[in-house]
Amino acid sequence: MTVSNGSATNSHGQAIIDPRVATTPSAPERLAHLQKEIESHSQAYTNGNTDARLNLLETARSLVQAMETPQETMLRYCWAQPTAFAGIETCIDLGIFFILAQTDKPKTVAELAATTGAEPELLGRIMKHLATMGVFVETGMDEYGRNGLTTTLAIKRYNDAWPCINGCTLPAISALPAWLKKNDYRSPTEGTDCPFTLGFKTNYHFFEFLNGKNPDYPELGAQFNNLMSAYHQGRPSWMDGNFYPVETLIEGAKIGEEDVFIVDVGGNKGHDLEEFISKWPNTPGRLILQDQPHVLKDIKSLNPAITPMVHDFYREQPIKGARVYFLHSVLHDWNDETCRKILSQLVAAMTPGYSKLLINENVVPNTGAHWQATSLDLIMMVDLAAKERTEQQWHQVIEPVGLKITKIWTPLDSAETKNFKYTTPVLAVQESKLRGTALLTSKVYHYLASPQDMKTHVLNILALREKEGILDRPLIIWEPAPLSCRPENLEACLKTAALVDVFSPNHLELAALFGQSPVASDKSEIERLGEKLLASGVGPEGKGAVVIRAGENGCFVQSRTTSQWLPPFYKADIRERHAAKVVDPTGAGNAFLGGYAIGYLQRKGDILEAACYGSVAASFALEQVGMPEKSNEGGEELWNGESVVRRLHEYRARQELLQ
Ligand SMILES: C[S@@+](CC[C@H](N)C(=O)[O-])C[C@H]1O[C@@H](n2cnc3c(N)ncnc32)[C@H](O)[C@@H]1O
Repeated sequence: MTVSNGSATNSHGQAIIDPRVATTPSAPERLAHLQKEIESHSQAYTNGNTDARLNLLETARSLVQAMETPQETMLRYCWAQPTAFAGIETCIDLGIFFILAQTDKPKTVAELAATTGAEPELLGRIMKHLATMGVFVETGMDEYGRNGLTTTLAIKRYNDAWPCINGCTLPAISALPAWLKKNDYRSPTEGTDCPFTLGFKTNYHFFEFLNGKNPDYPELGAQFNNLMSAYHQGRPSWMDGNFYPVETLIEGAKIGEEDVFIVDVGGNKGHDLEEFISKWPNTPGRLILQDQPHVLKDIKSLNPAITPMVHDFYREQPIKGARVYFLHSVLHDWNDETCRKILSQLVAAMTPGYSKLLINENVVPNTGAHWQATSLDLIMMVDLAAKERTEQQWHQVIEPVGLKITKIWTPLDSAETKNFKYTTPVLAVQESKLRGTALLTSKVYHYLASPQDMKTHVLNILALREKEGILDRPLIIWEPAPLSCRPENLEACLKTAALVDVFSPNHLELAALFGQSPVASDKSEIERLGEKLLASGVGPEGKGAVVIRAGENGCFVQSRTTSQWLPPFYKADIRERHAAKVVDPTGAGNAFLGGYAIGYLQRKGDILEAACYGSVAASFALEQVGMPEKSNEGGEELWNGESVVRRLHEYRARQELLQ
């Protein structure tokens, strides 16, 4: 008999299932590999690598899946999770989270029961289960304290998710198998005939149900709006200027008082426009918020720069020729045909060559999708007969109305769209590993580290080299670990900066270090903060440089003797023409600093020349996902088939001061 994952073939060649499979771990052979990955992601996280947290979580989940037996998995899905959902909602109703969030002191079930009026035994049973699921901390017999989740569940915006999902989604999810069986396993396409209508025994569309057509549950709409807002918390925002070039919209905009800059179509209560105006306060033109009357009526306060306007997006768009029409999480609510109706109204209002349509939605990758995107896709299916879309599906829905997708911008650290993964375990940075290798004689070292770790690295590498008789000082480039860029680390950063030759935060890290909001694409503010760093002394005898990498704005290079902005190779105007060339910013910062190091050595310590090399190296890194392709033609070094030296000449020729 041969056995693989519990599927066996007997001596007659017939397939049989070995029942022992259900009570043995699912994939124990993966244990050693996953353990190593967890260790390296943990180390990277401790060193301040922000990507590492998500990688660590995913690997830890893979470890559970590998080591759990299928029987345990069955119990987790069928018993533990549904009951925890109901238990959490009950504790929300009773106000248990709110009580525990007030104090560090744990409370007994008897105390909580006395305050809430619940039967002590009943409450004790529910809390005992929730503690096993990480919702409370069990501090003794029938005694519980809080953790971060407990406290978060005291916040209305978050705890509204439970009654809301129970009130408009769970019965629809439960009805999915029956609906599909009845409909020959075809995707639902109409919001008025889908698992939602079956599960809730209603003829109303989800949105009608949500907004008043279900008189038994008047708070549902408000809870849904809170859930939407909680969903957006902590997610990367296109307005932060580090993944979408907002300034290119502003630069080309008409600035007359009546001109409209942005129309947020289906913008709900205006949270996106509020965020926009707070991050880009100098935006010219008007900001228009469009939604249904019952939604706008609920708005308690709105920035005066925003004009609310009742508008049904199936009808003619009244605002013509705005710079931007914005749709956020609107199209995923509708089937393709309805999306095209909504889009057609916008196309008719847009001024060709001037108006832009910004669509803020998930793009589900073809492989390696995240569970947040796949589960939302199924929620869209059951509640609205709609979907989360892949890139190909976005093309199919958008292009028939005469629009063209010019580019898809992807934040680097969003769970749904995240497709960056370490393909090998992350190595710990230990100078001792360089002992006896040629790398100990290197002319440059580039580190990503917190100020505390960086200090140790500098002392270690210099001591080790000295011990081996290597006495000349290497160029030491320090990129501060993003998580360590906090005001409480400013002093440590300044001290460590004195030990390195180049201190290179990006503009967001710079702002975070000084406790400012990360909106700064303001060049003068970057210069001011850079000046502060330099003034405190960078490098031995203060002779070092500060190089601030500022994404679309290029970089700001500063030392005691010089200071200058250098644009990126793909500047906004060039990028328009070369839109297809800028594909993925992953690794551009590293490529920049690698290029900087080579330029510094080849150009005898000229930091402006070094930054030119850096800008050109980064431009190649931007052109694809992954590394540029290196080749050789007649002795000339080519990257992505293009001469590196020629591009460097082209770039330098553009900088008048360096010609
Ligand atoms: C999923 S919410 C997205 C809201 C907001 N854009 C966001 O991202 O948070 C969809 C929005 O579309 C609005 N909506 C639905 N039907 C509409 C219609 N016919 N005309 C205008 N807005 C509509 C809803 O009221 C709701 O605010």
